[in-house]
Amino acid sequence: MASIVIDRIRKSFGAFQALKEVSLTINDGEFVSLLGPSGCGKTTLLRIIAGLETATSGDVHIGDKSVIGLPPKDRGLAMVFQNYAVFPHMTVYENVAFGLRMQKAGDARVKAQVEKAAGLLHIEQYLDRYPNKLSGGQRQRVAVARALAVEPKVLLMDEPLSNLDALLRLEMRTELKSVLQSAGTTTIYVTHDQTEAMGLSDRIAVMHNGVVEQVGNPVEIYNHPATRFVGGFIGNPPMNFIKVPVSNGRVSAGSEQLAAPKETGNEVILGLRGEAVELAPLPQGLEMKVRVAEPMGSHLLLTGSIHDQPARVILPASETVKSGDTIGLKLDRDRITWLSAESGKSYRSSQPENHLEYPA
Ligand SMILES: Nc1ncnc2c1ncn2[C@@H]1O[C@H](COP(=O)(O)OP(=O)(O)OP(=O)(O)O)[C@@H](O)[C@H]1O
Repeated sequence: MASIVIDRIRKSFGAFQALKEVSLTINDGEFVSLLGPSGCGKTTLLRIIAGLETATSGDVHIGDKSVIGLPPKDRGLAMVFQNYAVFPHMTVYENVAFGLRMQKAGDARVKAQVEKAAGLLHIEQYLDRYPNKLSGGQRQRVAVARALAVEPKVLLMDEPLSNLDALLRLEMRTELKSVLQSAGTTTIYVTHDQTEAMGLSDRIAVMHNGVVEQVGNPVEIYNHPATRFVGGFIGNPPMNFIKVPVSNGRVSAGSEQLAAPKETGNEVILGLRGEAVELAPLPQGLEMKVRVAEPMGSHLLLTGSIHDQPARVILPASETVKSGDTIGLKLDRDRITWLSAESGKSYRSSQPENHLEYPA
């Protein structure tokens, strides 16, 4: 069993609190991304799990035991970091074998494991080469193969694809997902790239200023962000946030009336995904002034304003809206996120703060 329980972890650097109280459970075999902007604490949390950094308080369990106080090598995990250090003076074979040799594995086991990992990462044909004869993507594969060769219970990865160009990155992302799915490794993956997190993860923990703002599967997080920060960070274009007046518990969207959540005051924020709208003839629908219309081939991207607030929506490529037009937008009611005008938190979010569950 290689679940990971992060229990109320705090980390301060002097007076600065890098992690405020982070709790998160990663189930056995699950792929969880820590996603957030630079400086939110992702790497610090990963380093605490790895044993490379000491928490100010809190506990980390891997499997059924606390690993606080254990050195990294005794935690049963493997790591792949951004600067995927492959050893230049060793062949690919010896690079992949490195962790096994450290464990004093016998030659037969080393050979079997190296061949298996090399097969998974499609680097069998390079085993005799030195890393300087490999491309960046191939070296990246060697680093991942080296981590997988020891069959770790837990794999920690920190921006492992960030040194690759865009196309290679996309290719490696798909490979990585397929390899880790078949190996059944519990994985924690640090990234600030939302597309990468969405594509790879079973669940994503969105971090901001040293706290986890939401944990959920990619679709939940995309459709039901718990906070304004999460809705703005995930999605391209980001979610639109339009502050609108509430009157008698209702919000007008042109001739349509929408029932607002009961808890709202005189104002509420409508969180609208750019594609969760349809073109409607005025005066029906919410009025949008289109400043720029960009035909993207697959869709039409419109940038402008709704209620004098910036907005970006996506319509089918076949629509013929032009820059300067004023249009009506019919909203998909099931896809509206209602957020508090004061706190920026979603009303329908059932996510308790510091959500914590221990595996049975
Ligand atoms: N050793 C340290 N001493 C002082 N401050 C630190 C130290 N390590 C990290 N920090 C601070 O803690 C905060 C979180 O850093 P961390 O590296 O975890 O962020 P991150 O989310 O991984 O960002 P990035 O994507 O840029 O790596 C940052 O403000 C950083 O400056």
